[in-house]
Amino acid sequence: MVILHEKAPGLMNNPIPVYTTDEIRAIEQLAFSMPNPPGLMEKAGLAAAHIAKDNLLVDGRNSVLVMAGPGNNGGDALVAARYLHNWGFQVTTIFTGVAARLSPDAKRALESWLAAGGHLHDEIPADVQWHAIVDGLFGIGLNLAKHPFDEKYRQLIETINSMQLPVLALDIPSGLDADTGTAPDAVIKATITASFIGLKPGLLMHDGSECTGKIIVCNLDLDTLSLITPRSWLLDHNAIHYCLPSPRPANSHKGGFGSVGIIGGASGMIGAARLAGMAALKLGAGRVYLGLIAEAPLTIDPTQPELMLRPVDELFELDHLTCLVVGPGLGQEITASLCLEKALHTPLPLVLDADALNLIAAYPELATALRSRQTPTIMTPHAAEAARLLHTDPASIQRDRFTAAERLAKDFNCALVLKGAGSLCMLTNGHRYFNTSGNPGLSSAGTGDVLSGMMGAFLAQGLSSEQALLLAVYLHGSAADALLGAWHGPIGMTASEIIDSARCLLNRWVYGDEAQTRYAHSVSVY
Ligand SMILES: NC(=O)C1=CN([C@@H]2O[C@H](COP(=O)(O)OP(=O)(O)OC[C@H]3O[C@@H](n4cnc5c(N)ncnc54)[C@H](O)[C@@H]3O)[C@@H](O)[C@H]2O)[C@@H](O)CC1
Ligand SMILES: [K+]
Repeated sequence: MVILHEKAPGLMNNPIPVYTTDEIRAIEQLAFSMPNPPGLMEKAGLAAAHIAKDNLLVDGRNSVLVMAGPGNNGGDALVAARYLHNWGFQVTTIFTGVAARLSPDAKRALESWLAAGGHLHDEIPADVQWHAIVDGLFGIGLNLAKHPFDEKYRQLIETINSMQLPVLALDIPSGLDADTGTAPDAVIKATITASFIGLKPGLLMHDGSECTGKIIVCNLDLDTLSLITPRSWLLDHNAIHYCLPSPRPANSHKGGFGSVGIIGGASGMIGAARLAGMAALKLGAGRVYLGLIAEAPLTIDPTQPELMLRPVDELFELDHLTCLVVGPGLGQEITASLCLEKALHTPLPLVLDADALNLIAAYPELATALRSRQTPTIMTPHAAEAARLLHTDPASIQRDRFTAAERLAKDFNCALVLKGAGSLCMLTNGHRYFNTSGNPGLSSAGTGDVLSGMMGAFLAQGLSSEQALLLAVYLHGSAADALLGAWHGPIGMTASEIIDSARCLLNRWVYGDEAQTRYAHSVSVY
């Protein structure tokens, strides 16, 4: 969950930016070169002290353990310690750095702490109890690739976690990589993370989703949007406003909402194509055709007769399709790759999922056809599919999801979602969106087919490929969250339920409370 600090100007109702470590450093340099440079460390420490006081040190809880590390994250912690001490809290401060090696700001913070009557400990005292912990060990300067944690830090972090106290992490939970969200070694499990200046990618994906707790953005009174142009954004309700389809005109017909063609459903995998088809139908496509690869396929779907079932060759003869979704249950037989090749050569917008991605990874000529497409394509790989496309292994993709998504978009000339905890959407203009919705209920068979069908529905209704991608990803996760909220998951959540939940949410988002009244005929005789 992400919460804005109350001082964030101009961000409410607008997409919230996310900054890489390099971008945060650039903002910091620009701030320092201002005529009256703001005291960022002082502001960060004060904001953190307020957050601790208002959220963790309540109802008579008055003692806090502050962990101050060797860099500026430690400096923030020392400032927070001073404010909390001055406000009357009992503060025990552990400092793991070397005073002589601190930056000027952090040195000032340390001297001010000592001048305020504070003490520094080398280790956590054994016989003292606290109500809360402030984690200022490491922030965005942590470099685990170069220096793995030594035993001292590993043990400190494990001790803090084992104390089972509420933890406020400063900037980022110590042990987490700010850019990749990986935590290869010990990592603080925070209750709240106060993210300074802006959100970092690592808080929103991979291991980050497990260890940040509630995130509070403290912008330190900087109007970051005026300093640099962000390329990354949070995919939340603010971001999808401009993606929603318009309310339907009263005088409408099915031709106005497009026709989706779904190519897949090889023998034994017809269910995948059906799920994609039902998602396309129930998220608003005017017509949905399933082009089934299976020999002697069904001619009608008795439980969803609105779906129009065709042998796959006949699908390509239809002249009124608005878009194609290729992949759900496609398989990797020769017919599948011939159909994919045909689809890649059509001028229709495409969604490529599952085996369509595996075939592209396996056959260079398909990859070449994809790269040279002139109309938009969306890909929906998970880590294993992304690894095949980039000829690497899934662990490497997970280690740096950001770079993997960027490479896929560039290499294949596509917009895409790299699925997983904190799905990452990459647009062809280089902008990235970090999804905030979804839960482990989505880790079940068929949910990917539903996602690609939803994208087809939105393309058919005239959304751009970027809008269709972002809306589908956020809505898909939100639908799962709504099911979880009603105890229909995460255990046992099914893909079909996600479709119905998504339909309900989409109508609420588009119409608010006025869907029923909007189309009611109101006639009276005077
Ligand atoms: N950039 C900014 O604009 C601001 C930064 N601030 C704080 O400063 C932090 C960044 O400060 P720093 O760049 O000093 O970085 P950190 O304080 O995150 O860490 C750097 C220190 O950790 C050590 N270190 C790195 N990897 C290690 C490892 N694996 N094992 C042991 N030691 C390791 C380094 O030698 C260095 O001493 C931010 O996260 C934030 O908390 C705030 O004061 C507000 C403003
Ligand atoms: K920290």
